[in-house]
Amino acid sequence: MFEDSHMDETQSSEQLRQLIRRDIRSRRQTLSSREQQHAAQCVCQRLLMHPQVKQHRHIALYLSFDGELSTKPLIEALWRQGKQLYLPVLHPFCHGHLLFQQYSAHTPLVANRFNILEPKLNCSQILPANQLDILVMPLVAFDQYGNRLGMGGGFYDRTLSSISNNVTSIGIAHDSQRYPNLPIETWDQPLDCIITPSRLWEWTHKRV
Ligand SMILES: Nc1nc2c(c(=O)[nH]1)N(C=O)[C@@H](CNc1ccc(C(=O)N[C@@H](CCC(=O)O)C(=O)O)cc1)CN2
Ligand SMILES: Nc1ncnc2c1ncn2[C@@H]1O[C@H](COP(=O)(O)OP(=O)(O)OP(=O)(O)O)[C@@H](O)[C@H]1O
Repeated sequence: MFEDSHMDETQSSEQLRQLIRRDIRSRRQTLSSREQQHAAQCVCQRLLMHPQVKQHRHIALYLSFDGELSTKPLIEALWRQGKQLYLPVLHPFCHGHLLFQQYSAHTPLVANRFNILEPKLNCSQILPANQLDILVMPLVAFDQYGNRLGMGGGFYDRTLSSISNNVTSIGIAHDSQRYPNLPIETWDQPLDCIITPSRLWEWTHKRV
């Protein structure tokens, strides 16, 4: 009896998370390219003013797809400032894990199995995630507590659970990706900061 109701709860939480993902993914896909560009510029300016970003050099970010907030202006601005940038690469053997590989204007890119561009794997250019200073993350939905719902692969949750407090995790998103009181799971890792075109939120969660 108990097990049945527990199972129902687990299933309905996952179903709700799927519904939220579907709803918010379609919301962000409806933004026009002008709106996308404006949002990307606003978030870029806010992120460049962040003290941790000003101070540190090793920054991971992502290449946008599916209506995600574009990182194009950010990448160009950070390169101009001489920052060392990294992109996620799907781990070739460890299912559900990411590697972070250096990204320069000359890095060859290939489409991964989700059709997202990623650097062609070159082991000499991988940086252990723990040595990143800043991890700028994509997300599908976020809430007022720094909770993040991603695409459903658990990639970034696994990354965050394996790294220490020294890495600052920053989610970037459109304002329309905010969803009040996201249903969270035990493995979800809250973010240190979320930046949208209209504002910045910051929290002090402790990861050990
Ligand atoms: N730009 C970007 N890069 C990223 C992520 C991301 O969210 N955004 N990731 C963040 O983790 C990782 C990739 N994770 C992903 C997980 C699921 C799907 C996806 O499209 N799922 C489909 C099912 C596809 C299939 O199984 O073939 C779906 O949900 O419709 C895409 C990316 C690494 N790189
Ligand atoms: N630290 C972890 N160790 C093992 N499994 C994990 C861990 N974090 C998440 N998972 C598993 O990954 C799966 C997907 O998790 P979840 O739905 O939270 O992904 P997400 O945050 O939406 O995706 P992503 O982080 O890739 O954008 C779940 O089945 C979960 O059990």
